[in-house]
Amino acid sequence: MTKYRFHHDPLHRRLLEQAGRMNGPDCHLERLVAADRRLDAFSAMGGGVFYDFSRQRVDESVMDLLFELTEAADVGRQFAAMAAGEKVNVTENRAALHMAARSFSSSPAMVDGRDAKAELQDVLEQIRPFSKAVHQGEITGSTGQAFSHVVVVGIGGSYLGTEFVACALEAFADKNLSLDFLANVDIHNFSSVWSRIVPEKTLWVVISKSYTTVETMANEDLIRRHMQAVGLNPAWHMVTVTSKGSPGDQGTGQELAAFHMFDFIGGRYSVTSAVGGVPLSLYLGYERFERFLKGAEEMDRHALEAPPKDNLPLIAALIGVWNASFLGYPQTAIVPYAFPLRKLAAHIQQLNMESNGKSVDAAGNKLDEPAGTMIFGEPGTNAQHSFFQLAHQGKAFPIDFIGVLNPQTQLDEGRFKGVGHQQELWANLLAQSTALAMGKPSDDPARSFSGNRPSSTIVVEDLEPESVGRLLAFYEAKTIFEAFVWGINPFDQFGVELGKVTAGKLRTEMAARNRDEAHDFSEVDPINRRYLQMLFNGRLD
Ligand SMILES: O=P(O)(O)OC[C@H]1O[C@H](O)[C@H](O)[C@@H](O)[C@@H]1O
Repeated sequence: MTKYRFHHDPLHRRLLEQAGRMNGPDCHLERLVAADRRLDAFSAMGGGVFYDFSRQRVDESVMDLLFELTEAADVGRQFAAMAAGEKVNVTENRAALHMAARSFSSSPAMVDGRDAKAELQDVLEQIRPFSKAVHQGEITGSTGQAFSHVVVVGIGGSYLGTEFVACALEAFADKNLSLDFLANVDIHNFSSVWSRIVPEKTLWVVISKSYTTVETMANEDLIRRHMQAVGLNPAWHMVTVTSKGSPGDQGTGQELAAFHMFDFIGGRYSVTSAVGGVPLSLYLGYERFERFLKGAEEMDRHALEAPPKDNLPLIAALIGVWNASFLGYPQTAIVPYAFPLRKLAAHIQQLNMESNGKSVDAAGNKLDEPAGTMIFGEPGTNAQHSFFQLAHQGKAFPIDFIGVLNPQTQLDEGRFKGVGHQQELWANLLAQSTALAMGKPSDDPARSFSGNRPSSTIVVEDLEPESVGRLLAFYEAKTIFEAFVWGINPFDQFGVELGKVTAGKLRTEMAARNRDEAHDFSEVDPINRRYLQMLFNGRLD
């Protein structure tokens, strides 16, 4: 491990000085974007994606220092070490080999004397025939009827990535299978799903790396009860995806099939493993899932091989760190001008915030200021009619705009005001990034726009499975590069534990009351005692 410490590196101070300079009127974005060849100098193409950071509040001097920072932090070597199977997740002594899940090269990825790639490949070889057999009606539920509904039962990293990809590629779902998600322990989630499915024709895909996550285990239990209550054998309607050695490993004999995930892939990086592989192959067909993997592999290769100044996810990460730690923007929005990408922000929210929301570096030193960025987002143009007032005139935040050149659908777009829908969408995308950067003065303060509000524009040619894979891998690599610049470990998530332990104590109290009506919560702190009383009484008073 290097001795690098983000806040203590001399480059940190120099970058803070640059941030002070960039806050001056000479460096307003209106001026920066007027420079000759601004777009050429502040954009890059690679891995099948175009990345434009010409409307970010950077100039050559800032970028030069940021690239120097990547050298000080040894970012390239760390990324290569990760790809080679080194245990970069130092707090848990684990490798981070999500890229091996979509690597089609013949080279092995060794970890603890095992070839991770071969193990991942074996699982793909299992998914391919399984999904085909379901499509062909060879594998059926307990009454012999073909499956028509698939429900993913999982939460966090065992859910969000799959939901993002399934939405993005919904237009390709031609296997006569609907896809639903049961993530929340909230009974409304179950009742909503249960009301949409036909139990005899439903396949539940229970996904949990640990196979201990309470929400998922509680939902699995509920599914078994409800299936039995309608006279069905749940074992014929369930498959599992879990890690080797988990309590659900090898199944319990209570499911149709069991697929493995591995401790060398973190949950939020797992959509290209069996976590996404099983449900997406059922929903879209294995071949499309593989095309999605190939797109991700293309971006991985770019992230690994492109020199820093051409490396899209690395540049995006530097911009992310610059905005968060030097210009002081605590949040960023992801606004895809593409309805199919409507769940991208929700996925990247977990991917990035769970990875980089840290207060100590990888060596355990406390950071002078916590790392990470708050992420939110909605598709455009919808976002324009919700939070863009604040984007233009309230507290500023950087935005990732995402544009798609060719829509998935060939439907007649008509002509409204002389343009088709796709052109109208693009007019808005370009208008927003322009208006945010340029602003507009007015004598009326209420109608004045200060401008100087930064954004990037990310463009893909289409929304074929490969492009969705490229986008996913772009954000994964960006997240990891950011972490390496901050010097933190993006692969652990101890921050989610305290809430779980606290919930466990309250659960114990509730269970005690369920057993004994006289249990009075006297051991619980007064605030929570009051809430528990309200809950058990079902009344506010
Ligand atoms: O896949 P599981 O073990 O059920 O975990 C599901 C999720 O819950 C955890 O609390 C973590 O916050 C997530 O990173 C994880 O993806």
